[in-house]
Amino acid sequence: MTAVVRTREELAQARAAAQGSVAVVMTMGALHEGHATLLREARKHADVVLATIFVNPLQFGPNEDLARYPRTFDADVAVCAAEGVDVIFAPTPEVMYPYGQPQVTVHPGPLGEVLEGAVRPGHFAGVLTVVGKLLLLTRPDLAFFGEKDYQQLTLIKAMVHDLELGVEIVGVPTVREADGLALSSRNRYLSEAERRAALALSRALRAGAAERDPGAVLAAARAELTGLDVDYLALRGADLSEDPAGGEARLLVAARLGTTRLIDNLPVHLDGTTEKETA
Ligand SMILES: Nc1ncnc2c1ncn2[C@@H]1O[C@H](COP(=O)(O)OP(=O)(O)OP(=O)(O)O)[C@@H](O)[C@H]1O
Ligand SMILES: CC(C)(CO)[C@@H](O)C(=O)[O-]
Ligand code: BAL
Repeated sequence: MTAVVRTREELAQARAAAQGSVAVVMTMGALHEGHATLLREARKHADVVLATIFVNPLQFGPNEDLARYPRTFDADVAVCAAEGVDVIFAPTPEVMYPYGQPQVTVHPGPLGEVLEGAVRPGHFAGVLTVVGKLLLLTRPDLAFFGEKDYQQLTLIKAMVHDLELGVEIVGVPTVREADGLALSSRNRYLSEAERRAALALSRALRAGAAERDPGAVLAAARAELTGLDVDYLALRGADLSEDPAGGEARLLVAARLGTTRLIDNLPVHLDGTTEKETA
């Protein structure tokens, strides 16, 4: 039986009743198989699974898609129920931000200013602030996040480490459609032609990941992106450090298909070194 709670008081009651280990999966709703996979992982690793559904205004820029972001609450509850979620916390913006725009937010540091952060100024302060608040409100032992938002996952790990928040952050590999497209709530914005064009992102990452030398990785990936409106294609360390040493690195891409912006990334195994970033 999945309970839906909307206020801090209801959440506090549900949290107090939780026995054993607690895992949280934070989402903005419009749930798909990527979210279901996170919920399934959480279910495997904890006695009590809590999901949060909240479209966080603080992480959207003034010209972004906050108003049109898909809201499919009843279907989301059904997904959570099917995955054995115990409690859904679905607050309103007024519950999360009772005093309006918060005066104090979490500063993501230099990693918050590059890649996604360069294109979406203030985005990661908004993400870390709401994730920090939700961690404090839910007090989980474990929290699950997708590798699809790799920079977000890396920054959340850094926040938990630097602020000693005492929760284990677990990354879950990206779930894809059979043709390679990373599942994303924003995929539903795509026209048929845009969806076909969007396949270039995962194709580029696979082409890059087949190489071992940084220059070759980027060249192979870039060749697949011809004609696309690319925000960035970047090769970084697995921790998103600027200098990928030999060994595991990350290849990340973001591009626009019409009015929709998609991101994706894959691990890459390098023989060599040197950071690369191209627009
Ligand atoms: N394809 C996926 N595979 C694994 N995890 C995913 C996938 N898509 C989203 N997630 C994870 O689900 C959590 C909630 O993400 P969110 O609700 O923003 O969904 P989303 O599909 O990423 O939406 P958006 O289109 O807004 O980026 C995040 O930890 C995110 O990384
Ligand atoms: C982590 C998160 C739920 C915070 O709003 C959001 O950024 C997301 O859905 O990835
Ligand atoms: N999936 C990360 C949330 C966002 O794009 O705002």
